[in-house]
Amino acid sequence: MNITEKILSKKAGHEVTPGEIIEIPVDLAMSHDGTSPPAIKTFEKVADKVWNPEKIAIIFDHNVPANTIGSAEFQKVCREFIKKQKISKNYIHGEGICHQVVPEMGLVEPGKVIVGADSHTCTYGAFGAFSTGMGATDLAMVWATGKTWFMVPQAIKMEVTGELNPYIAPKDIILNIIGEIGIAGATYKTAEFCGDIIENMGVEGRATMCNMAIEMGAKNGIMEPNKEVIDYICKRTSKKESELNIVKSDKDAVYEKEMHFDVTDMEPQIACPNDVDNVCDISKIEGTAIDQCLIGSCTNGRLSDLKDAYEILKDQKINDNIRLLILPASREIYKQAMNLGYIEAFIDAGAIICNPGCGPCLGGHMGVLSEGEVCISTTNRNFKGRMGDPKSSVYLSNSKVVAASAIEGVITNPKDLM
Ligand SMILES: CC(C)[C@H](C(=O)O)[C@@H](O)C(=O)O
Ligand code: SF4
Repeated sequence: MNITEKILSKKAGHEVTPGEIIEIPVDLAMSHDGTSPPAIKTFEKVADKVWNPEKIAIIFDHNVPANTIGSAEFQKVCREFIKKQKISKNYIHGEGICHQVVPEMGLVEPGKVIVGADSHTCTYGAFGAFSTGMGATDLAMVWATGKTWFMVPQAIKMEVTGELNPYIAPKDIILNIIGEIGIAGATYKTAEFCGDIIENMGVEGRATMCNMAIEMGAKNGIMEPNKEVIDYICKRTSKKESELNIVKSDKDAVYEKEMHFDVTDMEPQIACPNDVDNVCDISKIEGTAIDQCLIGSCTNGRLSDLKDAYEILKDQKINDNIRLLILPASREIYKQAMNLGYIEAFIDAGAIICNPGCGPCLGGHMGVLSEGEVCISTTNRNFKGRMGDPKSSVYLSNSKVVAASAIEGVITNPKDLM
């Protein structure tokens, strides 16, 4: 069996097979200020009390602080629910983006089953958990019963090997994979990432890659925990390694398909408007004019992303025609970046630092684009109108490319500035 089948089998109490429908208990149910209110509405039609307040996490990140009367109303509904149901795992004061805050707060462990009313809940596969997004109504039923149903997914093994050059980040690897397989290429399947590049990858890069599993349609992205992951989880949960349920694939595990990706000599990868699989080498679009640059999101707002940007932006000024927005993914990352001098360097370079949260990522809060404007961004989606006007457009890349582009005012290969 592969990792996902083993996790689901343990929960189901028998050996599961792909295609089978199972009903299993959930270890954590996550939602945010955007999806909790519709979940609350549904929940209140069917139940009075949540099954277990300790296994529910609610985060405010999508529109924080509230930017419209509508989002203020949404947040009020959430606050009342949190109080009424005594949900102690609430992070509603600007702690950061759900997919960063949940692992930071020690709520993720290998082998757990985590669901969230947000499509990028697949991020926690980076820590060896089975985690997936679901709709708000499904989440309401989890709140009521503590269980949900899944069809056991088929798995695709994605082996990543080779030598990484210094301009390449985990973001390029996942963009390359999505470009190859397509936005629907892994629909309802497990994307299991492995190979020496993954084995040696840090927690943050792993989160970037699993985060984008949904952009190829995957039910979940998953990786075997390595030493860095185990250390991170032990630190965050105050548990010993021996207390964790570390699940690994069998040597003869069965996959529907096996793919191999060699990253040697890879150029920075760019997803061009308006699809995440519209991926090309940077050399094909270098020099494209841009208006806005954005570093942040649940994909690439972590310390390593800010460090990469800092290396390029320190003692530099951004181009006059560009606005550069930087959003650390969490308050903790914001503080670390401050202590390391990154934030001061970003401000001196001319960047606007926004509070941790989703911000401009989905065009709802700050940094909205007008007609015809172009943004290069470290986020995960570039759908039509994602960041504002339907006639605006978004290119996706790693944070080194965004930083280099902010200096030059056009899409720029960081290689030219390093
Ligand atoms: C608002 C929310 C439901 C949505 C998601 O599920 O992904 C958002 O986070 C996004 O990135 O588009
Ligand atoms: S940062 Fe963007 S992709 Fe991530 S949860 Fe927020 S809106 Fe969704």
